[in-house]
Amino acid sequence: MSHTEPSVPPRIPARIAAVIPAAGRGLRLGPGAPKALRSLNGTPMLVHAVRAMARSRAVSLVVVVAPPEGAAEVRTLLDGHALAARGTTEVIVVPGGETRQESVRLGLAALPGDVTGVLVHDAARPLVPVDTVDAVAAAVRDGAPAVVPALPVSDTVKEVGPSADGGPEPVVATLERARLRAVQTPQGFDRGTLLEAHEKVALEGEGATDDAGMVERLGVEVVVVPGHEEAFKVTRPLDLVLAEAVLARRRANDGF
Ligand SMILES: Nc1ccn([C@@H]2O[C@H](COP(=O)(O)OP(=O)(O)OP(=O)(O)O)[C@@H](O)[C@H]2O)c(=O)n1
Ligand SMILES: C[C@](O)(CO)[C@H](O)COP(=O)(O)O
Repeated sequence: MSHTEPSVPPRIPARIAAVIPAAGRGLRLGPGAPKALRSLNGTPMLVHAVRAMARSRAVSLVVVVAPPEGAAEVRTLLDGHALAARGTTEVIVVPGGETRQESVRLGLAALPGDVTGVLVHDAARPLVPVDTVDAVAAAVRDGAPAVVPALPVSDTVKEVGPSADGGPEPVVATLERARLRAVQTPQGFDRGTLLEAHEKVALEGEGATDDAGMVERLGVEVVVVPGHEEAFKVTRPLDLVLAEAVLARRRANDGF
């Protein structure tokens, strides 16, 4: 009788793509071009963000979600810059939507069938270090359905209620700071989990402020890896000053 080995299913390597929502207007930054297209030390913020993803060996595809009327302009802009030192990262550009949630959904729709893991990364966090990207990707590869990089908060955070008659808002509660985390991007997901969240979770108004929050609503566990202070979000004018200072420090220390 011939002996046959027990069949072991072939291990399918995870293919991880990054989706970069970059379709916001940047209203809190003040008047000017859409935020992702504004310069940091002469290079558009979006280019910094794409490079930050492409620097990770785990990421082989980047989907950029451009302002709805600006996809062709963004394609031209990206074609004019060196994006990946290794030259192996494919970059796709698609038009975005009215809210961040809608833009991410449109980015997910552009993913090819063989992608198994997704990192969602704000164009507005252009300086995230590669170690943070790698840590999130590694947790996804190790089987976590949802991963967020996060930092402890330094301020005391209070919940407030509505003001009576337009007066000052009353404090309702002081949250226990030791248990709070400020969450950054890239947030990493098993593709099926993130798609399910975007199919099932509908939020009114501005939509979900992050993708992990939508996955939480499915009842799926989200785990935390250490974030990084340089992964801060460029939101207000002072953040531009800080971002340029970080770039100047990197150039002095590392030459890039
Ligand atoms: N309709 C939208 C709104 C936001 N974003 C993206 O989501 C990320 C985080 O959003 P935020 O920092 O709030 O950017 P803006 O919406 O541009 O800023 P603001 O709220 O100040 O207008 C950004 O990379 C932004 O481009 C998006 O792709 N589509
Ligand atoms: C996704 C995010 O960066 C996590 O902190 C954040 O929630 C985005 O918020 P925004 O108001 O769209 O900038």
